[in-house]
Amino acid sequence: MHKHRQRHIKTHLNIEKPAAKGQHLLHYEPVIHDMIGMAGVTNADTVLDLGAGRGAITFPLAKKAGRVLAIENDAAFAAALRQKAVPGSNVAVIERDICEAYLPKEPFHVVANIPFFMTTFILEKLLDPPGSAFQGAVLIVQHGAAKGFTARQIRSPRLLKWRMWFDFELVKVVPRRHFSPPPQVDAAVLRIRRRKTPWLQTQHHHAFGGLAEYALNEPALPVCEALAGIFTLVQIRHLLQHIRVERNTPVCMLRERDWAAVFDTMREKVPSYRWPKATTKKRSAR
Ligand SMILES: C[S@@+](CC[C@H](N)C(=O)[O-])C[C@H]1O[C@@H](n2cnc3c(N)ncnc32)[C@H](O)[C@@H]1O
Repeated sequence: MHKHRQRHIKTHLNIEKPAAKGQHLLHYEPVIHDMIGMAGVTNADTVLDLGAGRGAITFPLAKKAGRVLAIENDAAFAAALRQKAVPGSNVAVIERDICEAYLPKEPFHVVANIPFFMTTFILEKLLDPPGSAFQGAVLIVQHGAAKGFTARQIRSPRLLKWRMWFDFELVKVVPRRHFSPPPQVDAAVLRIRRRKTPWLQTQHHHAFGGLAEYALNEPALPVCEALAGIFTLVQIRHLLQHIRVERNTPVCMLRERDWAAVFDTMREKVPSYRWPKATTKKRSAR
């Protein structure tokens, strides 16, 4: 191939190659305004923009919120943010890795187009433990991830824990063409709201984590088998009658309210030394 043509293709590929550090900048303003509207923030609220980029969300958000903390670890983007955030404005630019950023102690919200590869890490940071000051989020995540978080079947112990305290809603798909450069898959707006009435009290989150890990070890297992190591056969029969679930139903089909009943039954009928212990460690972002 001609050298010039080779060089041209290389340059072109560089422009189009998948963005480093998940840098898919959102350039479709209606989505940004929808997200801010959905978050329902007021001038009394502190809001985090995690992975603020050049501020596509940060600055429209600052018009509604009391204070915006824009967290970004790319030095060039952080410099651009600082330039736009005039002194005295309600935007604080924090040039730091999200992994190392401290979350506010006072109630806060999140509105962000997060780096996709950090989605689980970020959710864990925000939602676990459930008693933190986090109030709710409107996030752009991969469409596939949003479908998983909102699925009828709950196959992951981590997701089950989150859903006992927070509601997840896939609000709408965001086509990849709305980003620059476009990601390889479509994205979606995911809304997370703290439940007014959680299915469990916050103090039980660790003990519930043990139950979730144990019972969802094989998500397709019939519920009577998945719970067999914790309860007696008679206890399981009563429990399933109470929650009106057939014994052969896959355990991943239990709903949040069923899990609350399973946990309450465990607390009432099973001595605590026999409760399954949680093993999950906090995951690292990479
Ligand atoms: C999907 S882009 C969103 C940018 C901007 N919010 C927008 O919508 O245009 C994700 C941003 O997260 C930043 N980022 C990636 N990893 C990060 C990390 N570990 N800590 C802080 N920011 C990070 C990237 O530099 C990028 O600006």
